Amino acid sequence: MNSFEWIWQYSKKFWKYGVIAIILVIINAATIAINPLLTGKIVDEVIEGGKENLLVPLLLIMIGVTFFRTAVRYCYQLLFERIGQNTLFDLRMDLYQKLQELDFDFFNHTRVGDIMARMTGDTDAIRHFVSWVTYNILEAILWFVIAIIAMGTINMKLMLSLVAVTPIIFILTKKMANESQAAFFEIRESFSRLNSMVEENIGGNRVVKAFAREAYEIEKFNQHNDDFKERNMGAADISKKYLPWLDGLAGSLTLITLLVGGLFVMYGEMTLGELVTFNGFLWMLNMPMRMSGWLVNDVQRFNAASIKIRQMLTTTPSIPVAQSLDQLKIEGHVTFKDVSFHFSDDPTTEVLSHISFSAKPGQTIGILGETGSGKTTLVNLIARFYDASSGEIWIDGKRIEEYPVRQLRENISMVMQDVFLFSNTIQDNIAFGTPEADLGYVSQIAKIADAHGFIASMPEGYQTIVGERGVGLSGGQKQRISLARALAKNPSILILDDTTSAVDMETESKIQQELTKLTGEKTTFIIAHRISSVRDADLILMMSHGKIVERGTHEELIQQQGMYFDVYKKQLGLEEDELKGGAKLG
Ligand SMILES: Nc1ncnc2c1ncn2[C@@H]1O[C@H](COP(=O)(O)OP(=O)(O)OP(=O)(O)O)[C@@H](O)[C@H]1O
Repeated sequence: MNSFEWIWQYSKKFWKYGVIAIILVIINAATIAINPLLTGKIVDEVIEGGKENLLVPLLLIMIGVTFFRTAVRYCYQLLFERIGQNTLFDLRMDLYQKLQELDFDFFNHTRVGDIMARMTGDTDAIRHFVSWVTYNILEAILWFVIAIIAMGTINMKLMLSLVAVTPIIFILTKKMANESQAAFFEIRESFSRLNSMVEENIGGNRVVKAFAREAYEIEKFNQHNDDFKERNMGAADISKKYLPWLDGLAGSLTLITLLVGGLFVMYGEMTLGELVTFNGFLWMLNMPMRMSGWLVNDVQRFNAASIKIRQMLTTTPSIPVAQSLDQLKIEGHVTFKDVSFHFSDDPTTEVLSHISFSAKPGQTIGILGETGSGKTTLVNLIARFYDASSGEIWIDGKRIEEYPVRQLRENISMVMQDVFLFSNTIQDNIAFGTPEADLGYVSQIAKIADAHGFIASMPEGYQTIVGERGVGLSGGQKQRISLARALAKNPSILILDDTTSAVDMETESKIQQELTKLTGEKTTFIIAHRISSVRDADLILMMSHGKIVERGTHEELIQQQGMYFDVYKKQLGLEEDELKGGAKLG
């Protein structure tokens, strides 16, 4: 499918507006011939024929025709704009829906700036094409055809001498289109890089300031800015090469008309009035020739934008998000059977290696291990953010792949390591997964997450609007709101990824006490670096380099005197001999 067929799929819904608009374009084009004809009549009959009484009526008709044509043009411009805006509306909707469908894999490999470029600049190029370029092409073709017919009727030989230059124009526009195609792709890519750079700079503005790297960032921006300018200049150079020729050829028509037409008048081949009328049609031939270069550029810009948008729309997520309206309640049995995992872009590095364990509803599984050992990746597999490369994951006696992804995730709540809050009220942030929750429920949950105290002390309480990503809150406050958000959903499987790392030990212990009241029937996974966060877990998995190297309860692991015991020792700040008989102390 080419770009035109593709956009037609979106615009054809509005075909009724399209038909009216095209009829209006035709009416407008058809009436275009009236004024030049009347001008010729004025010359022949009023000036040369002496019928002065005809002058005023003819001028009035010409003014009336001008008004009429302006009104008609205004109407079809509005209609084309409406088609363009409606097309854009549907397209943006499809893009946004696609964004919701795409998985971690896509976002790992696509820059935010690139996505933003598609959602804004590219969609606008599409709107410009539908709303403006289409009717300009239509007008150009109609004017050209009408001009040829009208001029041919007045004097065939003179018309043919003008039309002789059109094959050259056709060849030039075709060459220009071919050359500019690549240039517009490059502009589009450069714009995307510029966008990504700015987006990253804004997102990381605090880091830039903290490291006083403003000058470096400006330099980096300059390079991207310069690249974008150069690529635009490249496209402009192509235009500069062809547009003067196209303009020159269009201008040559006037010369040919005056020269050949003048001779024809002198030799009685045509009247002066006919020559004036003929000359009046000349701009209708000129204009499409002059416009052709610009229209070619617009079409190429549209083509580049449409290819980028279609690439995104046709991306299929590796984990399909099948829609299912059925409610599903998972109990929370989780079993990993010899699961290994590697990221798609690095098949040689096993991030998880032969993981096997089982968890029952009501149990808490603690996951500990050095940084980068695969803890987050392991829990990401439970929510099916990625699929295991080998082995099987079973939930409630069914393979995880058998559940529709959204249904599965409705039963899982995750507090992610990198807390993200929406720029919305605290109440709405907590109730993100449960929009029906009222303030009473939200505050009850916030109490469990030890967030109620600081929220209530804010002047606007639960109605306080937090900034983008939770700006205005401390790290620990954000973590507690994010914990409340996860708890509000009342999931069967609760995953806490380093959830209390930014709160003090006392707050952590308070949260843990409250949590035990709530997690009765849930399967809870707690990823932590502190022993205190997992010591009461039913099963603790100690991870290293993607493998489970130790497993058991706190007491069992202390007895083993292995890696877990070492961490315990360090965190307690005790000497080894003091810890002899660690199980007793544990
Ligand atoms: N999107 C990704 N693409 C490629 N490799 C990744 C990706 N995300 C993580 N990794 C790698 O996978 C390994 C495990 O990462 P993971 O986030 O699971 O570790 P972790 O144990 O949770 O670490 P931490 O305690 O620091 O949060 C790391 O070596 C990391 O570099």
